[in-house]
Amino acid sequence: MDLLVSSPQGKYTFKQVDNALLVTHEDSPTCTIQHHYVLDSHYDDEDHLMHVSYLIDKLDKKQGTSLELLKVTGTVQDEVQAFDWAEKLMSTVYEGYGIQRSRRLRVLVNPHGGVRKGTFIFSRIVEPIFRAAGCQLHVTQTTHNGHAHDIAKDLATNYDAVVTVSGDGLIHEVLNGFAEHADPLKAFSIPVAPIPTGSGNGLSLNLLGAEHGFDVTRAALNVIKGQPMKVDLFSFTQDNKRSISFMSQSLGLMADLDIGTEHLRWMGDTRFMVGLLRGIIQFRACPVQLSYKAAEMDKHKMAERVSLLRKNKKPPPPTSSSPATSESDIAETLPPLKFQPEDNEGWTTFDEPLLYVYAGKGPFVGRDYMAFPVSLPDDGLIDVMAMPLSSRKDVIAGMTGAEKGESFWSPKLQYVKAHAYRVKPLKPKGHLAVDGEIYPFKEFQVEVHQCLGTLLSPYGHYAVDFAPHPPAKNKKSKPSEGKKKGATRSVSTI
Ligand SMILES: Nc1ncnc2c1ncn2[C@@H]1O[C@H](COP(=O)(O)OP(=O)(O)OP(=O)(O)O)[C@@H](O)[C@H]1O
Repeated sequence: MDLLVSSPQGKYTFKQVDNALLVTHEDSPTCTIQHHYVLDSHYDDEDHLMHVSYLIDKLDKKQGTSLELLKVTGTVQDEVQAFDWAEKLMSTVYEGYGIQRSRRLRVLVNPHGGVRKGTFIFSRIVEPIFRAAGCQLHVTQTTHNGHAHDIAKDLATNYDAVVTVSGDGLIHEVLNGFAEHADPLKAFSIPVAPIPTGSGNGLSLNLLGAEHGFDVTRAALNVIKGQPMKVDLFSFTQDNKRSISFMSQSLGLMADLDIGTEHLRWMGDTRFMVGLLRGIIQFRACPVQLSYKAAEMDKHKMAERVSLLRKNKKPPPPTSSSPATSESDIAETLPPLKFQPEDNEGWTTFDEPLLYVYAGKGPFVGRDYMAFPVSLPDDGLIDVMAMPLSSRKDVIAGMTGAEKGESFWSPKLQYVKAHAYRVKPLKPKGHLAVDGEIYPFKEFQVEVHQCLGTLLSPYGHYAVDFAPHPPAKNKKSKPSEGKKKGATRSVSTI
């Protein structure tokens, strides 16, 4: 059934076909809009006009966006037919894919994040897309550090998503607010979705991929059409205080390049590259002892498993994105900690002097660095890497191909999938960053809570492309062989 709309811009014919909406303007060739990109169609009884909104591919290099919002508004001949036509399209593009329309969004905009364009980007690019899709918005500009935490702590649980217009710092705050919520499990079931306006935007890169990870139009579409995806979260315990971490903990060079470059925010994510170069020049030891409860230490097995899973992984079955909100639900508490600081059975201690320790979840930690290419969202494990203090040449060689995850294969790099790990500083001074935020350089322990968190994802898995074999240059030195040799030299089991 075709629908003819007469708008001030000319006549449009809309046709619904199997997986798309065909749009023909009287002066232009037919354009195919896949269902995923259709945001809204409705006939408005009050203005007696038909409204159709969708996103089309259009590169805007200045804004770094690849989609443009198009809205067609005009008159139709048969109002009843238009109403039915619009409803059919909406139920196909939303309910047909298990997606709730008109999502209720709690939006937190950090005007201070990244190069401080969050407010502008939200009002000019993102908000019009949300409004076109009929989303219900409750927007707050964060005014200070901790503001997002306080909002999340007392959040009503009937939102379909919390949207952070920011970098990873605000997401860290939201998840820690959820941990202090009166009903933490219900709070953690509200999906979090980032609009990337920070400097690093690691989570957005992992959800949308390297090409689109900094594209706020793709991120806005994910908020509207993404499916809830369960992810593991970490408990980070220090001084008997427990915090939530969702992305990474870094020490030594990897923390210096984040914390030590705060004053270079104006550079965007280039600041991390400057930090890396400075760290390699300084080449300072990271004075810590690292211990972990390993689940897998063979890099080849990790890579094979992740490649198999990513090949076979289908998008999640359609589920409602609405969290359960029954009044009679009993508030449940956070999962208890499984590992105590004094637990030693089955733990391994890494004895060699280190340049850095980097642990986390989600392949990308920055646009140019896929640090954890074999990370899976819900395997119940944390990927931990330790770089021994070898030579600058080794470290530089190990960083080649970092944007494609090739540094994973560096024979010097120790890479472990662990249930938990702990770090003890051997000297009083050093840097520790948790999800990019500064934490005291003191002893801590991290363990994993499988599937505690919820995100929105277009794919139902991380959007990464990682070859499951070492690049040709590394093939000669099989990491598993290197690891065995290194194991007798540098690792002792308690
Ligand atoms: N109005 C504000 N003024 C100052 N700081 C703020 C304000 N609102 C939030 N913040 C703080 O800004 C910090 C950084 O936020 P955010 O993660 O958005 O940006 P970023 O650090 O540039 O990004 P990334 O973490 O991806 O590098 C957070 O710790 C947050 O608490």
